[in-house]
Amino acid sequence: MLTVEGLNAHYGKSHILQGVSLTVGAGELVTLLGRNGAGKTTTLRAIMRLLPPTGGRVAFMGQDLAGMPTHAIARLGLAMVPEHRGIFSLLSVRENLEIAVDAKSPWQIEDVFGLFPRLAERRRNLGSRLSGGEQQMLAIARALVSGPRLLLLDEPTEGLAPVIVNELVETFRRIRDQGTAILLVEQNLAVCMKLGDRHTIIDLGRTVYEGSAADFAADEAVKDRYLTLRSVVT
Ligand SMILES: Nc1ncnc2c1ncn2[C@@H]1O[C@H](COP(=O)(O)OP(=O)(O)OP(=O)(O)O)[C@@H](O)[C@H]1O
Repeated sequence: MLTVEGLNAHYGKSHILQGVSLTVGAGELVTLLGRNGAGKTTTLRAIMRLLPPTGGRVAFMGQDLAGMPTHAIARLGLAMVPEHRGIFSLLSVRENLEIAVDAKSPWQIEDVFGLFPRLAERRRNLGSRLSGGEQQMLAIARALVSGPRLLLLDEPTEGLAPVIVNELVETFRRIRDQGTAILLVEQNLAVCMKLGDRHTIIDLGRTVYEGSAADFAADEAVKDRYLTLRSVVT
């Protein structure tokens, strides 16, 4: 459903993405891995055209996204949950969902309350009164009620307690199993390995690995090469 080929993107004169390629099939959960600064967030921003690409091709549901504004891409069924969650702090949990819900979405407000019981309990709380984990859940819930076919998640477990991370892992599995595909940017390798149907690694703005869950699990060399900390020589 999503095909990215040879994606290039710049911040000013800095050539950040220099050939990112990846695919996500219907109902798949694909991870996007790489060291800090490899270009993972930039890849998501370029797919959504929040940062218009300077080369390559992005197609979604067979449609080339070149030249399309971000809101039109969202209407095709792509929803991004950014790292800095962007929920409305002066609205309640329920109000945050009400302004995002699409009547045609398979995920309505009561459905996401079923998915995230913590949010159901706090439905009248203001966004500003939620913990980090609850804010992340609300951001994901808000994306779901907009009715996406594919969710782009940017480091959703970063900084969260292990018990919350485990809850999110279960939730991502349920979202995928109910038919919404996920492209997951994630630094937590254990989370990736529990969830990914396939894995993609980028390094210095280029795709350097794509493989199935089984191939990736067996390949220690690729994990050492691209995912461990690079030593800095001074
Ligand atoms: N707004 C910006 N202006 C200029 N350079 C930027 C901007 N945002 C990111 N960069 C640079 O682009 C490169 C890729 O950043 P990006 O955030 O995509 O990496 P990442 O793989 O998501 O890493 P992290 O895990 O640290 O978020 C980095 O060198 C970063 O410094």
